Amino acid sequence: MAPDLKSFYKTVDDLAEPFIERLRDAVAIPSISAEDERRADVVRMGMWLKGQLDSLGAAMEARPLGAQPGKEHLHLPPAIIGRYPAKKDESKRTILVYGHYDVQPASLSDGWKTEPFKLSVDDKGRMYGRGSTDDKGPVLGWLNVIESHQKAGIDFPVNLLMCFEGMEEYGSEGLDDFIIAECKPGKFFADADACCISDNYWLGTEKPCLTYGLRGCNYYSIEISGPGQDLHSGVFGGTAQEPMTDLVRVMGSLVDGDGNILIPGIKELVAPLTKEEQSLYKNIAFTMDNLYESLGSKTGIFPDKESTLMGRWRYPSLSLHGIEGAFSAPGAKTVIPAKVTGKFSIRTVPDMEPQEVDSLVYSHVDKVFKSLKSKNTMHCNLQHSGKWWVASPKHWNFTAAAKAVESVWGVQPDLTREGGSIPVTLTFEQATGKNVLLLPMGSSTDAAHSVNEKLDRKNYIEGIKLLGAYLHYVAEEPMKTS
Ligand SMILES: NCC(=O)N[C@@H](Cc1c[nH]cn1)C(=O)O
Ligand SMILES: [Zn+2]
Ligand SMILES: [Zn+2]
Repeated sequence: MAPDLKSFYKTVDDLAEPFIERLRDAVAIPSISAEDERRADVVRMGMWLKGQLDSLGAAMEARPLGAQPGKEHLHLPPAIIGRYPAKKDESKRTILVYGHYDVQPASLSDGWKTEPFKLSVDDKGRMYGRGSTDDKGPVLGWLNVIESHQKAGIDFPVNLLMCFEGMEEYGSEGLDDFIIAECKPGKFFADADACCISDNYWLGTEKPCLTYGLRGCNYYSIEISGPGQDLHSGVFGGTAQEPMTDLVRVMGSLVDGDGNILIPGIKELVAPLTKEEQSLYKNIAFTMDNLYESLGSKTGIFPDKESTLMGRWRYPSLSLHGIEGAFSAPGAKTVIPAKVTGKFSIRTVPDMEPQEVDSLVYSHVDKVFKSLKSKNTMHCNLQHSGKWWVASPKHWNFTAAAKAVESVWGVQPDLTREGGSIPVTLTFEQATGKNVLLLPMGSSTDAAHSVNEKLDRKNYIEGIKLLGAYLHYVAEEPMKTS
């Protein structure tokens, strides 16, 4: 191992407690992008991040992204961009990293064992808190890499360009145009040689991976309204057509219990499975027990690992998320809701074009609603859309990351795709024209988006070493075109 890395790793270990405190401070800011009333907290989180990087000597900027489309009274949180070292070293390679500082909603009443916005570390080193793994831990990983180099007195191996956004969990609103503009010649991200994103997870709890594919996400709402206001079900039940009854029937027509999408034409958009691709799945270190551990149950759809991985990575899925306006509290309120909005999303894969999916969804939902012959009114809308992404893992960017995994974890990483979506990945690839690598820090049991989200102390601390080692190896990798 290079002497620089040895002393870098030791410094990360020495600074573990302050790094956990930094994560505690970040988790304490409830930067929920989906809740309008939390917008000030999202902005506060972005400015906190900028302040931390300012004090590490990075050249940072908070770039406004304008008003939120459809909610013009709200400003989008700023893109926090910067470079470290503050002045570019022309002799070094330039790596662009991305992460997000917003989080999913969370409240104790959802079933959290601890306060979601208070980092709680248990005796097994599990650090619970909203955003711990998605994506505050990995974002802080980059800051901790900078600080460890400074404290260890090691030369920083690359020019680091940073782009941190505050709307990822809401479809990365406003960011695409910004990235495209800043990748133009002479602009902030123009000289990136490769990109790295740490915002996904290992397949299990033991084996690290490098990720070269993501599913896309088309997110829809179906609004059904009828009565002028909510009604007493004893007085009006049996006399009025009920929006909730219509909505449940429309939503029930979208997918079956085994995850089969029932919208005609969707399956036909999916690229056929080749023999070559099929052979990749059997060598991946993943077991059905890994699935059951992260599910917290044995309720998987498929009996075998290959079908399960394909169901997650290379086939589309349709999930029903919830119904706005419906009665959902404990107790037995006898109400007929006047207007209900169902939410569902489709995870898309090659070769599904988002607009083709939209047309199929709209015509299916229209047809089913018409067949109900209801006097209520229905509107189906796309809320946001992000396209799938598949890249080549045979690139020097991935080779460097594989060396970093071996150096830190002592194993060769699996090459994986991912069922989730990071819509800007494709934007970075297309706008920079450079390779994008996904380099996860957390594991399959982290429960991102769920209750009791956590990041294991080991994954955080070794993950900081991994990000730093990657920068060292990527600096040395000969530049090839593949
Ligand atoms: N860690 C990435 C992530 O969680 N991405 C979200 C992105 C998204 C898509 N639509 C709404 N948010 C995901 O759900 O995959
Ligand atoms: Zn994320
Ligand atoms: Zn997320």
